[in-house]
Amino acid sequence: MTIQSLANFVSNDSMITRQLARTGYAVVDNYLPGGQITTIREEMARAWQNGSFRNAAVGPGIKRALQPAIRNDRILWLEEAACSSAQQRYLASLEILRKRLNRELLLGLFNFEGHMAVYPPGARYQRHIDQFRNTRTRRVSSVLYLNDGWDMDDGGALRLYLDNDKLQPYQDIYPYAGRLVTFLSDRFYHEVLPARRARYSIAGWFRQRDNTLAG
Ligand SMILES: O=C(O)CCC(=O)C(=O)O
Ligand SMILES: [Fe+2]
Repeated sequence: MTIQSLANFVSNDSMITRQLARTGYAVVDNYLPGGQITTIREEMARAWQNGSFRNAAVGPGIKRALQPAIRNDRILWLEEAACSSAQQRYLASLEILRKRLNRELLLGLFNFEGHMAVYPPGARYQRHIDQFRNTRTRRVSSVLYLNDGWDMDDGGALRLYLDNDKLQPYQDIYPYAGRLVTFLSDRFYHEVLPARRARYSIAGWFRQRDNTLAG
């Protein structure tokens, strides 16, 4: 890591922390160096061609089901042992962020789960909230985008609804390469609008310990 990328990295994390504290969500660009983004995207494209991606399901536990009308992206879960070095470096960056969020915002984040996602042209994920109602372990959602040369005309924005379940106001966040979005998982309804190009991302969740079992 160069001094410059280290400096970027530190200031990105402090920006994320401040924005999360102030508004509950944060958008930062250049979260990772361009080369690392390109490497991960190429790895995803190869995994896609190998048929490693699966249809994404909706809901927790035994209620989990394929509901292509709600979401029709295709995903591949990140398993630390199977990750490339570029992917592991991303997970290492998130680990530093996780510790900072715990230290400064006392969020009690315990671990991270995430998957790569490809939204083929026309695919979408309808309005939803990431924290499941019965297991409240997902605390902070994150999405890293990997799309070079994305244009607003390509569509595919993440539409974040800013006032609970109201349809206004909202903010449209475009999936530009290197952009990282984070938001409190229990606060923000959001959806992924259809795009006219394939849309690459890594979505993940910082989790707190599951205390629902304690009754
Ligand atoms: O890709 C995005 O912008 C958001 C994805 C999402 O909402 C999810 O996977 O839960
Ligand atoms: Fe989501």
